[in-house]
Amino acid sequence: MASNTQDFAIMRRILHWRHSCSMGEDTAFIVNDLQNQIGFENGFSSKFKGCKTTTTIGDKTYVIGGGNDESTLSVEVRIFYQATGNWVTPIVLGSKPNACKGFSAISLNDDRILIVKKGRTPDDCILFLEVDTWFVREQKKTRGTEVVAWSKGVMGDAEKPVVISGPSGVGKGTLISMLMKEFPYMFGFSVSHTTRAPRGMEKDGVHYHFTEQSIMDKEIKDGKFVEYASVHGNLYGTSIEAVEVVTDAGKRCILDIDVQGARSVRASSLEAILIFICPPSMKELETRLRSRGTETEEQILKRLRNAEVEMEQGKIIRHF
Ligand SMILES: Nc1ncnc2c1ncn2[C@@H]1O[C@H](COP(=O)(O)OP(=O)(O)OP(=O)(O)O)[C@@H](O)[C@H]1O
Ligand SMILES: Nc1nc2c(ncn2[C@@H]2O[C@H](COP(=O)(O)O)[C@@H](O)[C@H]2O)c(=O)[nH]1
Repeated sequence: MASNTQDFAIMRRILHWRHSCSMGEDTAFIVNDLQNQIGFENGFSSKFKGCKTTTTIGDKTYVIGGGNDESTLSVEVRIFYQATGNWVTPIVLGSKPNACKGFSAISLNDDRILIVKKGRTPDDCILFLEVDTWFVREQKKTRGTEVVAWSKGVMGDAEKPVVISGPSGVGKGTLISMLMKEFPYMFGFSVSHTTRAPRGMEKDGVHYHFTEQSIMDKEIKDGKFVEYASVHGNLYGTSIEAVEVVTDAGKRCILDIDVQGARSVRASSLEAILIFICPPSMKELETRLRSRGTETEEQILKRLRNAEVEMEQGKIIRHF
């Protein structure tokens, strides 16, 4: 956690962090180690046959590849239930991987399968097939069927996204504006979707994508969001596209999201750095919220009540 007076200095320090979070480094290590020391095709727990891999997690075997062209990675995924002997073709979400000549697969944490393409370069993204992450479990519940999702991790020189979280009015938006102003070529803001009404100066597509509940519900169901949460009575969410727009521009993505959203990001394959901003005191938080003058009295009181809970959640060190 960071106090508000330290935040900007901390964010400046982030600029000098490279490969500092454990997950990306571990994954890069695994890939390098297996490729360099054990050998590409036979070092993994999966069985490799032509361009088809089989990876068993619990009582399910995930068969990846094996499309029409046996020499390239095809995006086909099938699941074999060992208990019943049945085959299922799951709904496959996320950006499909490009074809490549050869690949291997290994189970990570029993919730995703790491795909290692033959001939990858150090700056290539890591490719995962998520099979039991929070996102996939939510999708399975919503759709009532098997779901898997392709997602990208980072390794090499890729930059991890930064999540800025904290109670409403603490100054997250102010800090992010300062950061973007000082380092415009380095950071890009992930423009969230929300069902709340725009404030006076807010522009659609810049501050938020302002949308309607029914449209957003459908897009969530279609798997278009990395995370979403009901916050202070409105729905907010980060679309996969919002993050990709920033990373495709070669910038480090900054997300301004609430604590529930931060928790979802922590559980996802988005290998983000999570920062929680604390107010100097609850009284100062109230002063800032009131001084902004954008909420009604009722909304201010609701945000302050929620702030008490968020401050407690922010203390959970494994999230931030
Ligand atoms: N360090 C600070 N000291 C005093 N006032 C501040 C500070 N940082 C921000 N403020 C003021 O506090 C108010 C709330 O800031 P801001 O809108 O950035 O908060 P926020 O955390 O993004 O809120 P929300 O989550 O509701 O979007 C603004 O009026 C801003 O000018
Ligand atoms: N889980 C998410 N929370 C989000 C997202 N975008 C913004 N937020 C959070 O909502 C509250 C309120 O924001 P406001 O603009 O209405 O004051 C604040 O805590 C934001 O961090 C999102 O995409 N997902």
